[in-house]
Amino acid sequence: MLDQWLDMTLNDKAPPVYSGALASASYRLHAPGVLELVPDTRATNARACVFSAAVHGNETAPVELIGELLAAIEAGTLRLGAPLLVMLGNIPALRAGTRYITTNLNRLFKRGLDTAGSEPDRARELIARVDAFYARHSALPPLHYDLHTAIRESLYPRFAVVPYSSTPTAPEQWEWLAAAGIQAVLDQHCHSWTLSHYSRHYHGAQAFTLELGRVAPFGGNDLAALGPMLGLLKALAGGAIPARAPADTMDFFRVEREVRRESDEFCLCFADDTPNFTAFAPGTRLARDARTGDTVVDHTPLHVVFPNARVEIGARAALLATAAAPPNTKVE
Ligand SMILES: O=C(O)CCC(=O)N[C@@H](CCC(=O)O)C(=O)O
Ligand SMILES: [Zn+2]
Repeated sequence: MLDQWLDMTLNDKAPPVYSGALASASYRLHAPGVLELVPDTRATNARACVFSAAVHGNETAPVELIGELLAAIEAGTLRLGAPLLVMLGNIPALRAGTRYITTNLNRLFKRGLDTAGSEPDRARELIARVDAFYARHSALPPLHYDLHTAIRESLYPRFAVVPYSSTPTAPEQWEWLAAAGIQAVLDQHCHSWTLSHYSRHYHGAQAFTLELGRVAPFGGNDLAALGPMLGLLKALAGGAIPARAPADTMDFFRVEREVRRESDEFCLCFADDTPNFTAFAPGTRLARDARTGDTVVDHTPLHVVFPNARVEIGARAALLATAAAPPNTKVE
């Protein structure tokens, strides 16, 4: 199943219907790169789990990780205990090994999106599949981990981005993520219309973007470092209670501002290889834009995350965050 699914997905050979049975589950391909697995027997603690990867086509470690998860289910070494929707987001970009083809898919997940184009079409497709999946399993708590890797090095190689939403994070998530090797948490301050934001905003899912290291080609990823994360994915797919670790093993940050590129004449005022979460002192100029002027650190040191001067005009070029206190992590 797995080899076929990846081959069909990467080589655009999806048949009209692709479904079947495994040792502990049945599976069905709903669309290219969108595979649902339903357990023969649902575990007591099951959640409706969405695991997505390749929303950016050059981020291959999460694809390899999900491949290992599916291989364990197919081999029968992992019994599926929860309904699972696995999605490979941007298949043309995955084939090309690029972040996206014409526009960043991970800013398009907003209901009512009416932009034309292949990536907006894919966003509408994935939105419909997520909606249908959570509707089919509406009796279960929704969960969505959207797996990414970062363009540059990070002072924290593995970190979670918490989408801005009225849905609070359940305290147990912090302990699961800490045990899964997540080192930092970045709390978003505004709607980002990312895929994880979609599931949290519209479905109240426990949803995060999980950054799992640095962008690398297939075969160039350090999957050993992602062993604990694979353990979390397997536990959730099995409907088991994941391992826990103290949440305060992670550092917490809150986004205060974002820098947007508003003109052709835009630059960041620090080296391209500056790692994510690098702190800059008050008074430091971080960016220059011909239309909006300078971005300068005001009274509190700011940590820069996802700096990228080569984004589309009007797009986010960096997040500026402050260190934050850990949230209430007492698990009732
Ligand atoms: O390394 C970078 O500059 C971007 C890595 C990446 O794709 N990150 C996600 C974060 C999504 C979020 O803010 O939740 C993205 O930029 O889409
Ligand atoms: Zn990404």
